[in-house]
Amino acid sequence: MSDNPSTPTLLDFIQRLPKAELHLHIEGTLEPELIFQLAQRNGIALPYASIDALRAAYQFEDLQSFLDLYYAGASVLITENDFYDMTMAYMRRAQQDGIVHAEIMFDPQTHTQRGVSIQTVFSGIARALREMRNTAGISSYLILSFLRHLSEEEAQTTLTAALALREQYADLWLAIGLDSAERGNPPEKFARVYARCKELGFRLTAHAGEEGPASYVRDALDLLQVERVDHGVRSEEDPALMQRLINDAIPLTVCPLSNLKLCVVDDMQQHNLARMLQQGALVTVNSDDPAYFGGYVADNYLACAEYLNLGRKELAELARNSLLASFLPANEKDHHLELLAAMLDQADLPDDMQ
Ligand code: HPA
Ligand SMILES: [Zn+2]
Repeated sequence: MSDNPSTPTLLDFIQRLPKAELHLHIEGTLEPELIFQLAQRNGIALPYASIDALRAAYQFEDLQSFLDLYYAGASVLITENDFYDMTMAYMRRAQQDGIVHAEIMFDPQTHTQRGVSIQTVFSGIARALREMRNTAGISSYLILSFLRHLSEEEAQTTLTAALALREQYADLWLAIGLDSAERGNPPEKFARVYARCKELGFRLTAHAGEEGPASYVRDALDLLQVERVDHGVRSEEDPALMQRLINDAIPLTVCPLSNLKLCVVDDMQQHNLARMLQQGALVTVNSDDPAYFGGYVADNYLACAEYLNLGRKELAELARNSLLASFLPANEKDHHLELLAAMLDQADLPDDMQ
């Protein structure tokens, strides 16, 4: 990418677009350097000789081959400070990319299963998010995500434990998600958990249609009552479903570099993001697990520009979609949308903005 002389300018334009990141697993932001640092701090032996050796292992053939390394990487997180350091590193990086608001998924079960308390997890992540809100003006929400390869009962137990902390983290924790191995773990497995969460007033999202079929997207909408779908790229396989997503303006939080790394698409040119955008779907661009997939949010926008021929107009539309698809209240959305419009007014717009 650095061979292209226009890249710095386009990257600068992308980074200056006020935008939200809506699909980001905080455990997926642990860079190999930080994994090694935390392992050393906590006296944990890693099965890799060096940072480079760990990074070299990031060659995935599907979602499960990634998840195995992702859970192993997360095992270095022990103390409140570890969760704080990880979250601060991500937020500083997001600031560089022009993120004005982040909706961040975290997987408590990944940690409670190892004996780390749910309070430690919440506390470290929240301390960093509040600090960045106060010092950098970047807002954020937390999406507590259940691991779908575990049982419904384990999700219910996790929810009950988290609810004891709800008041303490009411400024951040307002949504529920569902992640991990999709195939064989359909939405219906968590219908009762989601019904309970809806009753409790949480905003709802779930991964669907990443590796799983389009029917999982439909079931996430009908059985889980989600407002937003994480990934959802396989929705196109069912034209009636696609039309419903467009008509009802249901956001898809798409992660192009993730899809490439996990072989959901064979190459970037074949990604359906641009096609869905042109059809009128409310698609957004996000980084998923940036430390593992080779790029943060601006890298994902840049890949779309480069391989899907998106111009500045479309990139701005994606940024606008990210604000519209966020769980922010209307007045805060409007504020960011006005700043986006002002930035576009001032930008030295090339022909493709006409
Ligand atoms: O891309 C993903 N899909 C499912 N589960 C995940 N957990 C972290 N990243 C992912
Ligand atoms: Zn994800």
